[in-house]
Amino acid sequence: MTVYDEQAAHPEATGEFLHDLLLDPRRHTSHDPAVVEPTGSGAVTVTTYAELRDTVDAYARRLMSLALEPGARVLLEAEAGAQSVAVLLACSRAGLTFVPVSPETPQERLRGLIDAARPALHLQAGAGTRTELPAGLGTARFDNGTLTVEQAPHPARPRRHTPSVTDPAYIVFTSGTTGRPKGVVMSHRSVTAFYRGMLAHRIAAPGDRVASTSPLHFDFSLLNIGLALASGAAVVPVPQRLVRWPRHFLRALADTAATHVNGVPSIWRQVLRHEPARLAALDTLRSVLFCGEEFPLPELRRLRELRPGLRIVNCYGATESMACSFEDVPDPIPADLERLSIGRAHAGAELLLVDEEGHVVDGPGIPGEMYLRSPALFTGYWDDPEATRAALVPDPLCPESGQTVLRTGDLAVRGARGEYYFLGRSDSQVQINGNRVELGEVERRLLQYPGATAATAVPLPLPGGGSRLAAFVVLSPDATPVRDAGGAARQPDDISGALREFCARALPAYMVPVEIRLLDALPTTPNGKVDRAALTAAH
Ligand SMILES: Nc1ncnc2c1ncn2[C@@H]1O[C@H](COS(=O)(=O)NC(=O)C[C@H](N)c2ccccc2)[C@@H](O)[C@H]1O
Repeated sequence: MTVYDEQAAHPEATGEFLHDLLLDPRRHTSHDPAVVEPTGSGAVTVTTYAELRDTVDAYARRLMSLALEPGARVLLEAEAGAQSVAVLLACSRAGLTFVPVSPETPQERLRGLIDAARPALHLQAGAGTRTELPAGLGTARFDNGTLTVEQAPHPARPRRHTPSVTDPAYIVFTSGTTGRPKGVVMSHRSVTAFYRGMLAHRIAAPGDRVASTSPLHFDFSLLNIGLALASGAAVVPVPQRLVRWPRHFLRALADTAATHVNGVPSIWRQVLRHEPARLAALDTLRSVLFCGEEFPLPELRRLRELRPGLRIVNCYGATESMACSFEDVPDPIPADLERLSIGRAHAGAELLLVDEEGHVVDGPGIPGEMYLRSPALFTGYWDDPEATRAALVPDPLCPESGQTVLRTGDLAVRGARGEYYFLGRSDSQVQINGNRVELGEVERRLLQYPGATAATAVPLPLPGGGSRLAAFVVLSPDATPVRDAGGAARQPDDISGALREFCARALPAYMVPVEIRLLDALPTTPNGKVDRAALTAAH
């Protein structure tokens, strides 16, 4: 009797690696565009799937020639583009773990990441400007399928020989609340499980062009690359220098005929404020997906008003599982809608609510902390077992099983149909004069003020201890100037007073910000989220 040869019969029997899924020939047509890059001056650079595969092969062969052991880290310092997408897929093919970092990373922070991740190799584009890398670290540059080694990496005595889908595909370092950056380790198995859960929502299809507006070191860009390539569509990486300027951003979307634009809510703020007409004229745009933080409802309504029929997907989740849920924003957005739903976990995963005593909450209307059961959970925080234990906790439904679930740190409540509503981070509940304040509730009230388009509330320390509440509000430029009884236009500090009165009519006194500043824009973090720390510090 011949022995069943698993490997011959099912070559993917070793499991599915990141590159297997994203370059699966059954999912795309070879001469279709895989990556479409805007140059900013009207021209675009198209890389077909066949060209992408060839480039991946070339980089993978070169990486394998370096004889690094499976699981060795490669620091990939690059903007998202056809070449960096090919490099990260080549790392997957070569059994290496890529660690995406931004070219804008300050030197000291980069040194910290290098000390933490102990990479075998630092890779940057041919035109990369990084210098002063530590001695002993292998360095190379990539360009057009060619990898040029400058400093050869130490040949390691391999301790592992067989790449496994449980190996880390990538490590994304996020700003840790404790100040020490946390390395989120994602295995091939988890990433591909997540992508499969996401694909069930049919967000993109062959022929689509998915614009990605996040930097490569933010896993939103990895979501977009996977969404586009596993759907047989093209990914349109928009460089940060174009995203930041509304006119250039819209020009890039028009030049590349983008059908989908994925990004954090803040990418739309200046577009809605300064270039509404050009946005309305962007007739290839059919779908927007956002994540990372709540999208202020006045801006979301404005976006839909300018692009009637636009599909808008609210994607919720944390880097520790790449994401978690995909929920279409209703069309039209009901006038009395208070908050968007984040839906329920993607196919194959499940959200649980746990109360402060650690009991699983059953039934709608009872707030709790979201715990995520999912095949897409991260392996752990790099070199930080304590933080890992705090995030990957025993399954509250069956602690005996040894299964762990992700404790998200996010509060939510379930609706009548089993859909979830995000209530804020559990650490964004602050005490003001001894009273618990959910910052999101103050922000939602401020956004109901006529003309308010964005609002952030932050606790500020009081000299004698404790906190006071401050808020920062962006008003639309055409907001009807608030007039006093005599009809005279009110001055900014009057508007702040009017905003405080407006809050006092609906919120208990301790939830009314003692100071309200009007801003033209809100500061953002490198990932594009509102930078609360900057607002607190600037006060
Ligand atoms: N749609 C939301 N509404 C409201 N609050 C949210 C939302 N998406 C996250 N968040 C918040 O952001 C936190 C996660 O922050 S994070 O770890 O930096 N990751 C991200 O922000 C992006 C995340 N990896 C991701 C990547 C790609 C698609 C979706 C999500 C969540 O715990 C939530 O507090």
